[in-house]
Amino acid sequence: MSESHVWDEVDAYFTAHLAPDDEALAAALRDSDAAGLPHINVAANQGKLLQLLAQIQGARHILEIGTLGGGYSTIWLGRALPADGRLISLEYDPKHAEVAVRNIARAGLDKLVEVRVGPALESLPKLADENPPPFDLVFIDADKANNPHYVDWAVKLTSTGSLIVLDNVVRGGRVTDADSTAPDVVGTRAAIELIGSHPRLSGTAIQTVGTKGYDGFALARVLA
Ligand SMILES: C[S@@+](CC[C@H](N)C(=O)[O-])C[C@H]1O[C@@H](n2cnc3c(N)ncnc32)[C@H](O)[C@@H]1O
Repeated sequence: MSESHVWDEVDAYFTAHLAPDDEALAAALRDSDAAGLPHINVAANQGKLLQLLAQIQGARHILEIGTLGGGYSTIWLGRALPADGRLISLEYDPKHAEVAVRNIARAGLDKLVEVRVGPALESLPKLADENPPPFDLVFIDADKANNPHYVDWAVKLTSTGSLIVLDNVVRGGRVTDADSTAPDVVGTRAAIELIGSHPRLSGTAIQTVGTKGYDGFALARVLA
C-alpha cells in the first residue's frame, strides 16, 4: 500500500475547490489509463496553473513539448486560448499521440490543437521552417536529457515577453549533483544553467510538493 502524505490531502482540497476535473479531463485520464500509459501528466492544480499562466500571458500561440496520451496538460492549456488561437504539441510516441488526439477532440479543442508526432528535436526545426508567429508560452515536459536543446528552441520560437515553463526540474533533489551522469539530471542542470546565463532570459525555479511528490518547475521570461 502506498504511503499517504498530508500534501495529498491538501492537494485534494485545493483541487476540489480550485481545479476540479470536468468530464473531458476525467475521461482523458481514464482513456490514458485504459491504454496503459504512465501517470506522468501534470496534477490538476498544476494544469490549472498552466492555464492561468497562459491567460496571464494573453497567449494566442502555445507550444508544448511532450503531450502524453491524456493530452491532459494540453487540454488545460488549450482552454486558455481564444477562438483564433493555436496550440502545437510535440509527441514522440505515436500511441501516446493517437490517444491524445481523441481526448483533445472530445474536449472540443481539435480546431485549436495540433499534435505532431516524432522526436521533438526533429519536429522543432520543421516547425521553425514554417515561420510560425512567435509562441507566447512554451511548456517543456518531455525527455529531460534534451531540456537545454528545448530551451534553446523555445528562445528561437518566441519573442520578447514570452514565457517558457520547464517542468520536473528537481529530479528528486539530484539536480544539485554536479557529478551526476544521469541524462535527466545532466539535461536539467544544463537547462537551468542556460536559463541563468542566457542574455535573453530571466528565470527562476520553484520546488513543489503535492500528489506528484517532491517536484518543481522553472519559469523563464524572454527579454528583448
Ligand atoms: C511527462 S510526459 C508529458 C505529460 C503531459 N505534458 C501532461 O502533463 O499531460 C512526457 C511525454 O514526452 C514524450 N517524449 C519523450 N521523449 C520525447 C521526444 N524526444 N520528443 C517528443 N516527445 C517526447 C513521451 O513520450 C511522453 O509522452
